[in-house]
Amino acid sequence: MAAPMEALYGGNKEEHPEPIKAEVRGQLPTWLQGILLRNGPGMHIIGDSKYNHWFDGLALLHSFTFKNGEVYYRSKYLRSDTYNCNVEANRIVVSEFGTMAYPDPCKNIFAKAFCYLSHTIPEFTDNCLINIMKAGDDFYATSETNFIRKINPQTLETLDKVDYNKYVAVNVTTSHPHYDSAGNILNMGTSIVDKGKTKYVLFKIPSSVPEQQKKKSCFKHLEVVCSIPSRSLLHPSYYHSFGITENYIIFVEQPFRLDIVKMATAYIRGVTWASCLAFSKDDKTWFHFVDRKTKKEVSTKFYTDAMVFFHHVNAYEEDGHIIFDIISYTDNSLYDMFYLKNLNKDFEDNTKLTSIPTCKRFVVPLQFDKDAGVGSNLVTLPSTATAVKEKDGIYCQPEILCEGIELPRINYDYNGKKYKYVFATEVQWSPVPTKIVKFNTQTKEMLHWGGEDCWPSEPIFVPSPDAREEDDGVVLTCVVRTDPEKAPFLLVLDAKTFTELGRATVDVKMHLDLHGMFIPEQDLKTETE
Ligand SMILES: CC1=C(/C=C/C(C)=C/C=C/C(C)=C/C=O)C(C)(C)CCC1
Ligand SMILES: [Fe+2]
Repeated sequence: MAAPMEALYGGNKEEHPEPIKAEVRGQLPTWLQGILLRNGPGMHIIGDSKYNHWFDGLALLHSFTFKNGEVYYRSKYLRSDTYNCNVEANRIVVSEFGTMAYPDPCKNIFAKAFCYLSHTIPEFTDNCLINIMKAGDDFYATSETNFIRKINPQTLETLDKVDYNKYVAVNVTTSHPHYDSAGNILNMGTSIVDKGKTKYVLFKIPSSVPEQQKKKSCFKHLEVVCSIPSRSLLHPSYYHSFGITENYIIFVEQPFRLDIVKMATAYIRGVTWASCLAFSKDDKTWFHFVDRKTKKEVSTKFYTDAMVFFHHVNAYEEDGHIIFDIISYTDNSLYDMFYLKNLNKDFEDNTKLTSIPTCKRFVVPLQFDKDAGVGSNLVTLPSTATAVKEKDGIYCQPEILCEGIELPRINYDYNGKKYKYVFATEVQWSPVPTKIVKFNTQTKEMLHWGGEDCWPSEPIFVPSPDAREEDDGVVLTCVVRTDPEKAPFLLVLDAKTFTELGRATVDVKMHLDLHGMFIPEQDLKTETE
């Protein structure tokens, strides 16, 4: 187990911008035409300098293009300002999540202040390494700062740099936006100490703009849906995703928070952004529900115990309740686990998670008997989840759906609706996925796929064109190998049976990535446009 971890997490990966034809084995469905586009960190060493954390690595985009039964692989580093400055200086000159850097050579771009508290904070990075977002006909690489980068999904070229802050006052955002049925984006960001207030801002980016304004970007038409005041001016919650149902937006304010005073002084103290995050295990976690039509927050106070979570799985409404599923932890050990010094040869000892990822279902009654007595459980659905009336609000406790899964995906046609299936990676006491799973939230059945020396990525569900059931389609995952004799491959599973339909093998050193999306052929602009 020693060397393999370094092969997975350490070491710079080479880019392959020219398409490489993969060797296809098995039978890929003929309807599977388009591009699987994924993002993740690929370079952790620049000159003599090294990043401290896996999430700091320079964004390496990669894609599998499915065309008439053939599969082509490409990869290319995002040419962010961060990438260009670092490469030019031949050292790390831009700060990332777990690495603070001092940027003399790139003063022009990265010396701007972001916050009223201090003028010593360098501008945030545009190393968008986490996810891919679709905005209208365009695609963007995203992270959690105010910057996103437009990319060409076919060539993986880097295009415009978009600063959310020009359109909405947010300093950090999520890399997990939602899309409504018309393709409009819903996302959230935090506005830190702006006009004396810190708030969570929900905003909408339209998928299309009026014909006469076609030249203007959809960001110019960004609309603030509503904002939720932070419980604390200087300690807003950190969040990695949020949930939606047909009528509500779900925001969970967890006691895993950013410390703004620490952030404002981080640069002069020489500490990292990561050190400005803290978990208060004795505090509560607050739920916020915003009515998507009236844009008003439900006034009842709902809360649960302290927790740390990153990913919402899905959410829906049933009989006056909001039901939402998340993957949560009892502490913040997950982010600590990804320090590269822990992902080395002593990996087995250093990376035991002290809290196992747990898929929890909260069942929150929105309509309930207002005269119910203190202590009574207001949940009227068949679930072990409870919502107990207390003097100061409603205290919710979840039903445990399962343990040991992360990077959850669903059939997005069921987003916000009652659903059955979660596709995810399986992680036990270490953060490295060894299997992918299909989990039935109703029967609790779990199907697995795994193989020797196979390290699969987040599984993505692609519905078949004639899909009638939730799991009619395929599941795609990139499988990285540590054995240099074995080549990585793109795996295609039948989503119903979770068995292999085929695989496309490419002889490259593939990086472990984070998130991505499948772009059906019809969503790609034709070359002539
Ligand atoms: C640079 C930077 C940030 C970066 C956060 C990152 C890069 C988070 C990655 C999270 C992942 C990959 C989670 C997976 O579950 C913050 C803290 C938002 C704020 C300060 C500046
Ligand atoms: Fe994520």
